[in-house]
Formats: sequence, C-alpha cells, structure tokens
Amino acid sequence: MTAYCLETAQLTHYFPHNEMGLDNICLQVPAGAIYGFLGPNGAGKTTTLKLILGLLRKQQGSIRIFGESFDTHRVAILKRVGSLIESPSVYAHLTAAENLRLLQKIYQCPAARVREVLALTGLLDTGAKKVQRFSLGMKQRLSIAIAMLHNPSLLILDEPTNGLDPAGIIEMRALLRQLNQESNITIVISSHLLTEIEKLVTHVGIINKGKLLYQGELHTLTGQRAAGSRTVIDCSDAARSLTLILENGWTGVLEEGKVLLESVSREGLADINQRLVMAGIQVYDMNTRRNDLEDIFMNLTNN
Ligand SMILES: Nc1ncnc2c1ncn2[C@@H]1O[C@H](COP(=O)(O)OP(=O)(O)OP(=O)(O)O)[C@@H](O)[C@H]1O
Repeated sequence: MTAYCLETAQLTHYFPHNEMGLDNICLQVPAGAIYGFLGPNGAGKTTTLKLILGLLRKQQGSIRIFGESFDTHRVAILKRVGSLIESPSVYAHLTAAENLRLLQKIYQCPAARVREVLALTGLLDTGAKKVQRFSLGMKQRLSIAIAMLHNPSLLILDEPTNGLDPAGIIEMRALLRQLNQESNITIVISSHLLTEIEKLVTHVGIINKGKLLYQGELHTLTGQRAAGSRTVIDCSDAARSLTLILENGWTGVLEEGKVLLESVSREGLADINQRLVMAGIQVYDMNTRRNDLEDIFMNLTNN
C-alpha cells in the first residue's frame, strides 16, 4: 500500500455567489514525491492548497497529512509543513539573514537554522545586501528559505515560478529538486504551465473548473505521447515510398506530395528509412511530431 504524505477525500468548497467551486477533490501525494498540481488560472489550485493548510475552512471532505487527520492533529501537522501561498511579508530594508533571524525567534527554532536555510537556498553570499535590492528570483528563494526555517517534511508551494525569467525558473527547479533529493522533502507545487514543471515533478494532478481531471505518475501521462504521433516523410518519390510502406505492413497516406505516417515507433521509422534508401529513394527529411505533454494538458483542460 502506498504511504501518502498528503491525502484528501471528497474535498469540496463553494464560495458564496460563485457557481464554480471545488468538487470532490481527492488528492494523493506519495511520500517523497514532487507533485505538480496543474490547472489553468481560476481552476481552483490556490483554494485547494489553502484548504489543505487550514487557511480556508473546509465545507466537506477530509484531509490527512503524515497519516493523521488534519481536523484532530492540526497544530502538530502544521509544525511539519512549510508553505508559500502568497509572498510572505519581509522587511525590505533588512538583509535576508536579518529577516530570517526575526522569524527564527518567532518560530523558536535553533539560531543555527538561519545559516542552514541560507545555504540551502543559495543565499549565503547575499551578505549585507538588503532585500529591496534582491532580484525576483532571490526574493522567491528567500520565501523558500522562510518556508524551510522550521525544517518541514512537506513543502506546499503555490506557483513559486510566477514572474521568474527562464534562468530564475531553472534555478528554482534545481533548488526544489535538491530539497527533495537531499533533504527528503515531499513537495507539492502548483503551476498553470506544464512545461515549467514537467522536468521537475514525479507525479501530477490536473484540475480544471474545480474538478480533478487526472492524477498519477508523470510517466503514465508521458506514455500517451507516442500514441498519436505523426511523421511526415519528404523524399524523391512519395508514391513509390507509400507503396513500399504499405507492402511492409505499416499504414500511411499521401499528403501534399509527402508520406504521412501515424504512431510509428522510432525503430519502425529506422526500418522504413532503410527500406526506402535500399529501394533507391532519396529521403530528405523525416519529421515526427509527438503528442506533447502540453497538448495532452490542453485536451484535458479544454474538454
Ligand atoms: N475569496 C474568494 N471569494 C470568492 N471567490 C473566490 C475567492 N477566492 C477564489 N475565488 C474563486 O474560486 C475560483 C478558483 O480560484 P483559485 O484562486 O483557487 O484558482 P487558481 O487555480 O489558483 O487560479 P490562479 O492561477 O488564477 O490563482 C475562481 O473562480 C475564483 O474567482
């Protein structure tokens, strides 16, 4: 049986005067996972994460974290959860270390933890630099440092890459991967862009209009890629190529003077290429367009 770090059952929430609400959300986040919680703007991601953290009162359903009910073990659970839902309040005229020292006293965690989280988030060398002079990427890293201060086992991050440039996004991915692998922290990260987090996550949950449309391991979703791939072959004799291809048991059609194949594996394409060349046909180009993850995501969220 899988040990879930976080599990919700039939989580439901409606805001007054808003027809759309969260409808029976059953999240299952395995311990040690990096779980990408994906959906377009307004899908219900922030609402779900706020319910999980007790920032919104749930109307129906249940939440279990670390195997305990959130209703009965709220304080103990929250001591082991770090979060970034909206940008935390920090003093812009103080340094990263000064901000962290203030919070360390409030959270009553060991003073040495400030240096540890600065090191973890790559902010040790920011020294006397005040937060007001930080780049957005550095501010986001400081937010993660704050979330990490009390040494949590689960991090819940709402769109932490929002507003970051491509280099900042890559840096953030590297940081989260490191926290997951070296500090063994389970991470839930929401995003409206699959491409931004598909290189990072092990599991995904896709939500739209308050409903969970897909949940599972990333590789199950990526498995849908090969099916539906299209290959266009540009060659010196399309008609003779197609005859050869059909004779050898593949299916294809002619389209605009080129051969169009559907769902042929890489090995199959190599074989076809070899047969065409052996038959004296010049192959100029074989272009395969796989059903990319973003297409799968768009198909799920558009229907
Ligand atoms: N406090 C609130 N009162 C009323 N409606 C709300 C409130 N907060 C959110 N909503 C509505 O709930 C729905 C889900 O919003 P939510 O912020 O959870 O979506 P999201 O997936 O996080 O989107 P985004 O990426 O835009 O933040 C939206 O229709 C939103 O307008």
